[in-house]
Amino acid sequence: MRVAVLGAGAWGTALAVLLASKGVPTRLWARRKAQAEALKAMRENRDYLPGVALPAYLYPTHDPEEALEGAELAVVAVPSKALRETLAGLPLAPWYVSATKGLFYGEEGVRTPAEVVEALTQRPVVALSGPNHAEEVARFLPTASVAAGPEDLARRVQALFSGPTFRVYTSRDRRGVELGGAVKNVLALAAGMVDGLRLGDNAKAALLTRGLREMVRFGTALGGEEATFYGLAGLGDLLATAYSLHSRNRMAGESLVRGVDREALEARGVVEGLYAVKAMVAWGKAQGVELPVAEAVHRVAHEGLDPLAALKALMAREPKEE
Ligand SMILES: NC(=O)C1=CN([C@@H]2O[C@H](COP(=O)(O)OP(=O)(O)OC[C@H]3O[C@@H](n4cnc5c(N)ncnc54)[C@H](O)[C@@H]3O)[C@@H](O)[C@H]2O)C=CC1
Ligand SMILES: O=C(CO)COP(=O)(O)O
Repeated sequence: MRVAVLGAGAWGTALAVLLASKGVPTRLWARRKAQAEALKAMRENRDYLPGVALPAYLYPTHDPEEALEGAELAVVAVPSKALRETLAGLPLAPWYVSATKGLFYGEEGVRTPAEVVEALTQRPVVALSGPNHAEEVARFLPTASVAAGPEDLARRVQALFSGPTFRVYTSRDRRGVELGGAVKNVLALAAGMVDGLRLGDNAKAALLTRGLREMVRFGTALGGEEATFYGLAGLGDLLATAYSLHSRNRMAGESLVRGVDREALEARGVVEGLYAVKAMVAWGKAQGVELPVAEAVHRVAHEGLDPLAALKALMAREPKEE
């Protein structure tokens, strides 16, 4: 059985390393030819995942036909903003695993990455999400993740990715799993702002706890199951990201309050929360649902509001019962 991994950033590379280290022949598709050649020559992804050796079963390629030839499934690990464009340019696989964490909002309402992959390919899709920093997964530090989707395929994903350091649970709540993964990025931006302003541990815990409630409110309104948000793909990933030294979202929040300009925020890698927060806030406005933490992040990240003013506004909200 052969697997194609689409996207040679940090996460695509880490997942390809995980599979190839288990002896699964894995083709890692890179968008840029020069990147595929560098991976082949150095057997390392120096730009996105430095210090991790690529196992022998991992074959990098820039050629779409070669990447997907004979693949039983394709793992999609490109940034959400590149999802449509990437899939439009590639041959189809029999089925897909979506490892992208993001959120879309348009005429059809809120859409998750797996839903977009499904609509574009008309093939079955399993979402894989959890507290999984690429830097740690690729170094075989232990973690767990959730494979959510059609039961038979979710079990296939469980068997395919599980190993001594990567424990995979299955779930039928794909929407909930993906909404958790998208919202935690928005909350990690907020956590980074609290870190950058040096507001302390109490402030961060209070913000994240209220943020988790917001994740549950938003996610259940969109059809996710409440228990999913208290699981690995919700709370689990929120903890991993909001307290992490690796997280690009948390670091972007910290950089924003230090005045780093918007362009430079994604220098270390994609910051999905900057896009997901737009979808969340647009949905909240259209539905008349209050999402105070997401709205505050949106004001700071996209409307130029001073972070302390955003915090004051959060603290001055009408008193209420927990
Ligand atoms: N890095 C991590 O630890 C994890 C990341 N994810 C998710 O995986 C997705 C990808 O993230 P990373 O691999 O970390 O990103 P990254 O920033 O490390 O790499 C992005 C990759 O996408 C490519 N890319 C950028 N713009 C593109 C475009 N317009 N068209 C095609 N390709 C483009 C880049 O060349 C690069 O290979 C995101 O949705 C992220 O939230 C999920 C779990 C863990
Ligand atoms: O999703 C992730 C860990 O589970 C990666 O988080 P960042 O994108 O913030 O680095």
